[in-house]
Amino acid sequence: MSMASMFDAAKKVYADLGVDVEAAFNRLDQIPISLHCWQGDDVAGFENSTALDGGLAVTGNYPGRARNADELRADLEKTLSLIPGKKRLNLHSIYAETDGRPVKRNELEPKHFARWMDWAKENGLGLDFNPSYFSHPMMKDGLTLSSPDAGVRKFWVEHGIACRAIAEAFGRKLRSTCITNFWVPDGFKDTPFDRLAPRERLADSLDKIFSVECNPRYNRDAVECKLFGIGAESCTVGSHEFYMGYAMKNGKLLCLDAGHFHPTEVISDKITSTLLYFDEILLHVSRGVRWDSDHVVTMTEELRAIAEEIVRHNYDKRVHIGLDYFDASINRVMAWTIGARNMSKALLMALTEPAAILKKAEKSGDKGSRLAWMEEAKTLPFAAVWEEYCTRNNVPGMAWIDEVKTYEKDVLSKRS
Ligand SMILES: C[C@H](O)[C@H](O)[C@@H](O)C(=O)CO
Ligand SMILES: [Mn+2]
Repeated sequence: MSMASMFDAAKKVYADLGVDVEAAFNRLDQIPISLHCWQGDDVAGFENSTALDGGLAVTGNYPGRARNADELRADLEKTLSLIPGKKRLNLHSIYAETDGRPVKRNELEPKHFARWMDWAKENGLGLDFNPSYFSHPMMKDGLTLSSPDAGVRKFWVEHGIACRAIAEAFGRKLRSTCITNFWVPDGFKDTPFDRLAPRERLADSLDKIFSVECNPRYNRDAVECKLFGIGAESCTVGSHEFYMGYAMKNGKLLCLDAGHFHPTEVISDKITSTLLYFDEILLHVSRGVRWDSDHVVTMTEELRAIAEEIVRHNYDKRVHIGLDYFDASINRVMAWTIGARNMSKALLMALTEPAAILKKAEKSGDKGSRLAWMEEAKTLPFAAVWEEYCTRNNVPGMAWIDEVKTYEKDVLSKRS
């Protein structure tokens, strides 16, 4: 049977369950997924300064890591050509291009991202942004914005201000609102006596950063909490409660990273709760294995649940979807592509669930039928629907794997 007739047959199966596959395609076309630039080079960036820290760890040494911005962009172009639907690119400040001349992080300017902006425009992408509060000698004793040293705090406050100006330039140039995410790894290896003072200092530093006006049409800020990091096992200054309160009080987006909570706690269950009170949130879709290990996103129950929450409650515009994982033990273009295609696939699965049947069963109290339909939905002929979506987006179906292997042979394997 040809792919086209498999799709026609599948479409009919879905239609009989009240699912309009064409409407699902149209809706998915409008939901952007922000691809994180840091999967391509193991969160190294182009500063050539210190080793990765801030509690982050990238393991593996698969050949082919991008060593400069041109290689990273080439790898991104390959990756983007394998992912259907609307995409954005999420940059960290350490990916500035300063032509070999070191520029201090608190002195970064939009001009240091001019090539990224031009490239994004050429490729029809919106840009998102992140100040980088790690891998830098001005992180003292594991602290940046919450440091007791006023000079350290000043440097990092200036970095935050510089980054928001860059983000605003992204939004203006690309006519697409940039979401700037603040993740601050500050924390303590062992139990501090005083947990309050560093939190007061972090809040004060953030207030200083956000006191500089920024046009919300071009940039909106998010803040990301974390349970713990390597070397900060006993207390993270920017905890969930800290940022929940800070974001609520100050009109910021809350960023929920799938790896930043207790291992049995899921962010899918936090989406409706937070959106009762926030206008918008940002997600960092990741996969923790036993800890915040940032494994490549696979088709887990949690990924499906995240997508279902977005789709069932029409949060398409209120939830910004970002990816956050980094695996250096496999081909990095593959890692990027597997995770991003899975995010897109999970959204399409959610968009094609037999929602009317499930709603009716729940409303009538027929919990057995609700569970039965949820389980039946897992084995509907989805593969044909996904393949069709890829075809319509000029993206390969399963053939993408061979394409990456060819790219590895022709390009990645030639990098030393
Ligand atoms: C590199 C990113 O900013 C980082 O992954 C952050 O978002 C995070 O999740 C840290 O654990
Ligand atoms: Mn994250």
